[in-house]
Amino acid sequence: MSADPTRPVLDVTGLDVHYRRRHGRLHALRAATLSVAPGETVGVIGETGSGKSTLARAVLGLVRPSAGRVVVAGEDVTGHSARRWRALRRRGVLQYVFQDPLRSLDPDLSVEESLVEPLLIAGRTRAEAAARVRAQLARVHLDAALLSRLPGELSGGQRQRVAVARALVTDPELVILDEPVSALDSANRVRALELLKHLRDAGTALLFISHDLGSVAGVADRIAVLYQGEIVEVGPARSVVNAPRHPYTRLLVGSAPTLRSAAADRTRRDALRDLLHSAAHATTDA
Ligand SMILES: Nc1ncnc2c1ncn2[C@@H]1O[C@H](COP(=O)(O)OP(=O)(O)OP(=O)(O)O)[C@@H](O)[C@H]1O
Repeated sequence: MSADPTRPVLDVTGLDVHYRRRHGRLHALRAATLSVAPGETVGVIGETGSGKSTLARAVLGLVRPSAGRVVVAGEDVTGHSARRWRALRRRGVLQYVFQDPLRSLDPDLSVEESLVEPLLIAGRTRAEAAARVRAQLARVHLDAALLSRLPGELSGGQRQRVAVARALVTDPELVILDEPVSALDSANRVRALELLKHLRDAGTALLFISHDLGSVAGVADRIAVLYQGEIVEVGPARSVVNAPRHPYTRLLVGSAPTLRSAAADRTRRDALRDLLHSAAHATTDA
């Protein structure tokens, strides 16, 4: 697939998401603006409840934004019907991997069937699809002996690889990964991160969502920081880690001691927390 190198593969502008709740509405995403260039890896970090999954779901058309625009590979997908989304997915432009690979894999399909399916949906013949799957295995370091297994017969790390392989088999321009490493033990996490680097090097644009700055910092070209539904900082990964501007980013960096040798001490962290607390009170919706 030949992407226009000057056009963002994902362009999100002023995206707002509200959830209806029993008592009022929750403003879960506030005027989020973010773009991903072809081949670029953008990390989105934020603590639990900050709106990371909401952003991914809004981009994928799984929740309807109340304002803003999402453009995928030049196509304005905001407000697309389920039918138009299916057509977009069929073109294989974007794929996604969710937190729990068991949820993104059909438990009744073998690994091979899971990998072949997106290709059949994209219009390949069964023979073409089977050949393509075999060729793709090495790319994600999967052993061909696993092809006949069901997801329940794989380890967590192997399942994660299958989920990633499935997302990649159609050569998408963009892959959205929501906490792809959170369920893994540390050895498998390292392998999964290597895999992401490998993908990035192969030219796939990635939107990599995680609560773990450490995981994101090693893979992302740029990092966006979500705090209470708002993107409070976006910048090159190196600047965000070495010279964080927003107090929340400073708190995150200070809480990830492996990132910097001089981690913020407890007093500084407490001071940042106080600052954030007062900022949050100043911006809370009426
Ligand atoms: N379907 C929903 N209905 C109502 N509120 C929701 C819904 N989904 C999420 N929320 C709320 O919206 C806010 C953002 O949730 P979201 O799942 O996007 O956060 P997150 O950053 O992905 O968190 P985590 O890291 O825990 O997955 C949270 O306060 C959450 O409780």
